[in-house]
Order: sequence, then structure tokens, then C-alpha cells
Amino acid sequence: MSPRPHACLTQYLVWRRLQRGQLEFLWSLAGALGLVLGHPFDTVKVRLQTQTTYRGIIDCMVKTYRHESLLGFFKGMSFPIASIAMVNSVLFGVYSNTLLALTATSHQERRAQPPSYIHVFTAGCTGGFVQVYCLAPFDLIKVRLQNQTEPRARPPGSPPPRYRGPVHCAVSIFQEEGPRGLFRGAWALTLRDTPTLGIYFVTYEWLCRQSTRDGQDPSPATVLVAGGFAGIASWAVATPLDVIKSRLQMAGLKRRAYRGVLDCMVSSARQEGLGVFFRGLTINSARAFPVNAVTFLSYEYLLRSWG
Ligand SMILES: CN(C)C(=N)NCCC[C@H](N)C(=O)O
Repeated sequence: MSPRPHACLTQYLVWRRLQRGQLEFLWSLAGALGLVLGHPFDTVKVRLQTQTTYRGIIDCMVKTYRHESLLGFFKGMSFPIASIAMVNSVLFGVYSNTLLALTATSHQERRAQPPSYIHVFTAGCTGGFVQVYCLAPFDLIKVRLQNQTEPRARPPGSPPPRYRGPVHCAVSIFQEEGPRGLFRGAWALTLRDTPTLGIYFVTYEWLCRQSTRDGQDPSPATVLVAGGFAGIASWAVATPLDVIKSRLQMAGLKRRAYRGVLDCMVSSARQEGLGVFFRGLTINSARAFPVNAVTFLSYEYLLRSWG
């Protein structure tokens, strides 16, 4: 005997819900995996951008390893892992919905009727702008923890690190610098992410269209390569403001008074030369490829499975 139609529908909906749950879980897992692999590079980048004690990438890696062991490279990783699924959902969700509003086509329909690059750029900038306000406090805590160079096993009598962990760091910033302190550097982050996420999605779309027949979905290899290069292109453009953002985030701690983004740019350039804006460019690009290849692969497959 065949089951009643409404029972079939209920079973189907439950199955779809489970499938979605699994996919959301996989997305978080893929994002988190990319982040774990990329975090050591990120730590070296942040230290090069904010501290003047290192002569370059290798010097920073050697000093970090000698002084703090391998664990030193993974400082500040827990909050980014905990928030990556939310930040990516906001970014990709706003991007996709802005494209939907601009072009009135769903993700599936966009293969047959590709949106213009102006629309892709506008949707990317909108996604970038909105995600900043989810990302800013997590990014601030990450940067503060990555800059703590104390080893885990401290010699007796040496002072403890200022922050005992991410929660202690968040509470201390809130108490010492006020609720606005948690958004320190958010304006520089907005200037960094709004245009560069436009570039990110345009690069991805352009590379996918170059190697995919009209109307077809890009292959997994295309998605990985296009995602990786989109990461590199956007981070290359983002690096100067990334340096400024990290310095402003650390400024609250050092009680170093910058009057704003422009002041930080001018005084950094005066003291260290124009090269300061490219600190961390190489390591940022090396990190960007794997992290963003994985991010786009999970995004494409999630949307295809959701239909
Ligand atoms: C240039 N920018 C800011 C970006 N492309 N951002 C989006 C990619 C974010 C990814 N989780 C990453 O950390 O690379």
C-alpha cells in the first residue's frame, strides 16, 4: 500500500532538512579546514604588518618557532573557526541575494543568463560591506591574540600574556576600551573589503566563464582554480588597507594614538617608507589560494544541491 501523500511530503521535508543540515555542516567543515591550513600564514602576515622586529617571512617563522613552538602559529585561531560559517553565510548570502535582486535570476538560471560584471561587482561590494560588521570583532580578537609572542610554557617569574584566551580578550577589550573598542579598525576593514570583494567575485566569475562552455556549470577543477586566483587577486589589492587595519586594531592596546585611517597611513609611510603597504603581500597571496579554492568549491556545491 502506498503511503498517504501528506506522509510522503513530511518525510521528504524531513529528509531535505537533514540534507541541508549535513550540507551546512560540511560547509562549516570545509571553511574551517581551509582556515586551519591558512592560519599559520595569517599569523606570520599579521606579525610582519604590526611588529618591526622581524626582517622578513623566514625570520618571523624561525623566531616564532624557536620562541613559541608550532603552537605559536595557531594563536588566535578559535574565534575565526567558530565564526567562519556565519561570516561566509552573510557574505555569500548577501552576494547571491543582491544578484537576485539586480538580475531577477536564481543561481541555476545564471548559468544560462550570466549577469553582467557590473552586477557581479555591485553584489560583491554589497556582500563585502555587510559582512564587515560580523567579521570586525572576531578579526580584532584574532589579531590581538596572534600578536602575543609569549611562549605557552613560560619560565618562572616571567609576566603572563595580557590575554588568557579569546573570551578573556573580548571581555578585556569591552571593559578597557568600551563596546566601540570591539569594532576598532572596522572602518579600515570596510574600506578594505567593500571594493576587494567586488574584485573577488568578478575575478571568480571571469575565470569560470573563460573555461566553461556557455550554459554549463564549471567543473570542480575550474571552481578550485578560479576560487584560488580570486583570493590572490583580491588579497593583492587588499594588502595596503590590511596593513592599516591591523595597525589600528593593535593601536588600542599600545595606546598609540592614530587619528584615523589617513593618519595611520601617513605616519606609517613616513616612518617606514612606502614598502610598508606591501608587508605580508607574498604570504597573504600564498594563503589566499587554498583558503578561497575550498571556500568557492563548498559554495558552488551547496547552491547546486539546494537547487
Ligand atoms: C580580500 N578579501 C578581504 C577577501 N577576499 N575576502 C573574502 C575571502 C575571505 C576568506 N575567508 C579569506 O580569509 O581569504
